Amino acid sequence: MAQLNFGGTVENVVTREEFPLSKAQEVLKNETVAVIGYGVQGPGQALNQKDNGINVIVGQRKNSKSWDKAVADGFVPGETLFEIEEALERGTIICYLLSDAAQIALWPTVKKHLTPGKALYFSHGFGITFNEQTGIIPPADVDVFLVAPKGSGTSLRRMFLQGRGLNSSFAIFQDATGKAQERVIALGIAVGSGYLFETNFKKEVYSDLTGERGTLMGAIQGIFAAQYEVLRSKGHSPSEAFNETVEELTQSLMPLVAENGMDWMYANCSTTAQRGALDWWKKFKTATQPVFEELYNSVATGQESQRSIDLNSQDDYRVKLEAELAELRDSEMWQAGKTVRSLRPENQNVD
Ligand SMILES: NC(=O)C1=CN([C@@H]2O[C@H](COP(=O)(O)OP(=O)(O)OC[C@H]3O[C@@H](n4cnc5c(N)ncnc54)[C@H](O)[C@@H]3O)[C@@H](O)[C@H]2O)C=CC1
Ligand SMILES: CC(=O)[C@](C)(O)C(=O)O
Ligand SMILES: [Mg+2]
Ligand SMILES: [Mg+2]
Repeated sequence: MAQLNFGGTVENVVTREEFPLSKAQEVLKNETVAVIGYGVQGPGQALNQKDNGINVIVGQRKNSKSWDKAVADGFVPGETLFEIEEALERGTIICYLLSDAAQIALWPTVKKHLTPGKALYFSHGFGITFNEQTGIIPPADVDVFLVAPKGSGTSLRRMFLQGRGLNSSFAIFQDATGKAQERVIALGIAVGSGYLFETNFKKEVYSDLTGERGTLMGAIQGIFAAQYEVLRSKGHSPSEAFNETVEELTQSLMPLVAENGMDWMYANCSTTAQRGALDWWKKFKTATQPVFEELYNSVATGQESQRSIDLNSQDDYRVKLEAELAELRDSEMWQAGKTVRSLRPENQNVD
């Protein structure tokens, strides 16, 4: 493993140079990788592995949209696509990619098929870390590890097709065969990771739940909504408020941050903007830090996982979820965004 310096701290990292695809194929050549669940991560990971020459099968409930999607994606019923139990039976490595709440209900079935020497693979530390809530306690004679792509399964697939790679973390919870390390890294490369950084199950789930509730998804929407509402209340038009809150960020400024960091983005803006941003960022930090403390605490005490299990296990959770998503979609800000997106030249049919 390469040792790399991340801002002063040296960490273990696996690169594709050090662990090329050919090595992953060699490690996995006698394995059948069974991807259980074909929602968001399932397709990304299964298709990337398929294209990477890994012996991968999919386990999914028949008569479901996801089953039809797997067929449309090229998985063949009876050959590479099976009912969940049959895939569990056939797989030597079980990639458990049902939603975290659904993993609880299916666990007794999965456990039955975890015969000695098999491996149980997750893309989240959730089920194992919060095992008092999930009941997921694997037998001692199987390997248990995770590869957690740091982004949507949709991006994992798209970036793979573009010849890029989403980075993932990896962790080993249990090494029963002595081969857990090479198995998990081979899988990480096979699913299309750009590189892999080391963590453990608990750290993966604590940071992931914090990140998605925080800056990646929850906090960002909150900050957008707050600024948009202030601009609107002061008489700015929806298009102006949306452009100054969201569009400029996603289209112009964040790509610069992604490319070369925050200071470089600042350096490419006016001195007026730089002065203001440098004056104000610490105030925003001070204002939000207590909320992030509260959030991390809610994750660490198991409140967030319990809430997610409780709400996502209800029969009508999809209906309720759709109503909450529609509330966002139908808000003035995101409706204004719809029009703004339609006006991007690349979205217009003009010569
Ligand atoms: N969505 C993403 O891009 C990411 C997900 N993860 C992790 O990957 C894992 C899978 O997540 P997603 O792909 O988002 O899952 P998902 O919510 O898309 O669901 C996956 C599959 O579970 C099936 N399913 C749901 N309930 C079921 C049940 N009771 N019995 C049988 N099948 C059932 C659905 O048909 C679907 O095909 C989770 O551990 C998640 O935390 C990690 C990184 C990103
Ligand atoms: C995409 C991702 O990594 C998330 C936000 O953590 C998730 O979908 O759970
Ligand atoms: Mg994540
Ligand atoms: Mg997550």
